[in-house]
Amino acid sequence: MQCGVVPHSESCHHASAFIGCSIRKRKDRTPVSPAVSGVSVSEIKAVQTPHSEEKIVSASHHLHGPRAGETASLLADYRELFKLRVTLMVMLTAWAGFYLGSMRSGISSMQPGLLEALFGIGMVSAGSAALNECIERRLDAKMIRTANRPLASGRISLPHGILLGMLAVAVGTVWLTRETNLLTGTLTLLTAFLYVAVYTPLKRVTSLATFIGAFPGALPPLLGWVAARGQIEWPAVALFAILFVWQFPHFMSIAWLYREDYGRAGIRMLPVVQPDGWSTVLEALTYAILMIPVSLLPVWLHVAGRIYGGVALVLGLIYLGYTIRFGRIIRARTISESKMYARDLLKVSVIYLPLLLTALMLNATGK
Ligand code: HEM
Ligand SMILES: CC(C)=CCC/C(C)=C/CC/C(C)=C/COP(=O)(O)OP(=O)(O)O
Repeated sequence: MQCGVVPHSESCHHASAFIGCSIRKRKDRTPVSPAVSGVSVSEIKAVQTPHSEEKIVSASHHLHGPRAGETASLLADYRELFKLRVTLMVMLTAWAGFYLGSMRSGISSMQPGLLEALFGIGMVSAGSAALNECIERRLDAKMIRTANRPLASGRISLPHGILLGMLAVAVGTVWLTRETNLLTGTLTLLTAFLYVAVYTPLKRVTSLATFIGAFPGALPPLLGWVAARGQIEWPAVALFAILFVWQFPHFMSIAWLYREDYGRAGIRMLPVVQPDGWSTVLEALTYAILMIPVSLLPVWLHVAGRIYGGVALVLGLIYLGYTIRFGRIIRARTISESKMYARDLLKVSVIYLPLLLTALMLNATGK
């Protein structure tokens, strides 16, 4: 049987390996076991009907040829390597900072400076994500959620990952320094350093790592502001505070959802070291309550108007409501019930933030 352009081997014997196998054929032949690929045995059986692989291979050859398949898989791997969705969210938060900063300067944020800042911050964020995946490739291979990442499953080699990661961080930093200002370049590099060199190794040591990780996580909107204004000012600190506080319900829901995974990999998330769930709920609740006054800081600083204040209040109450509901994980009768509460909070967290920032930008006063 053929897989891609070369003869099929045992490394391509199941569905998920099949998707990326043509790349691995060129680079290395590390076998991908079901445990490592993150696909359950039942899922594999479900897709392995007789001759299903031949049908898919020949269909793909007819439609696009082997090269198109390889390029598509490589692009999919880069999307995972650079954590595209998180990087896009980082860019959105940086845009909010840049937008408010430009308004304070009395200029439109729709200027080449915006694209220059977002390109640089996005590059450094993507590069940091790749370096994080290089460092954590062995841990990622032990977790179902991350086992199919390109480095964890061997589709992208370590030198390849390190090279791309370093290059993206370097290009992004130099670009920001040249096109925006030295302070933005320096702070963005510091953000990458905190994420890659401080938070990432600490995950195996202490559950406090998430508190440390919240600092680089909260810096992008401040970076956007500094790119527009050249200095750190109070509204930028308020944006930092909003992002900082937002992260706790966000990642407490994730930590609960994937606690078996984290435990398997030896990552000391709160639900791993204190499995009863009380401390996880308490931490998420504390920050969800704090989220309401903190999200109103832009009104207090006269950066946004009352409409934003009303929207922030409603959104904050919804976020708090879902976090209170998340508290039911302690008494949930089944694992799937408790995971449902966590999954719902995770979804709400990633909807809440763009909505809040959009409201802030739409009702900005320019002061
Ligand atoms: C210490 C802080 C943070 C931790 C530990 C964390 C962890 C995670 C994890 C593990 C996921 C994957 C969930 C899944 O696969 O179901 C996730 C999803 C996500 N995170 Fe975070 N995160 C943090 C901060 C942030 C920040 C600062 C942003 C952006 C501003 C962000 C944006 C997102 C988005 C958009 C998703 C959903 C998209 C996806 O699953 O790829 N996170 N987060
Ligand atoms: C400009 C710049 C450098 C921005 C980067 C800021 C940023 C997105 C920080 C991430 C915050 C964070 C701790 C995420 C969890 O990652 P994780 O590695 O624990 O997630 P994983 O388990 O999915 O790998």
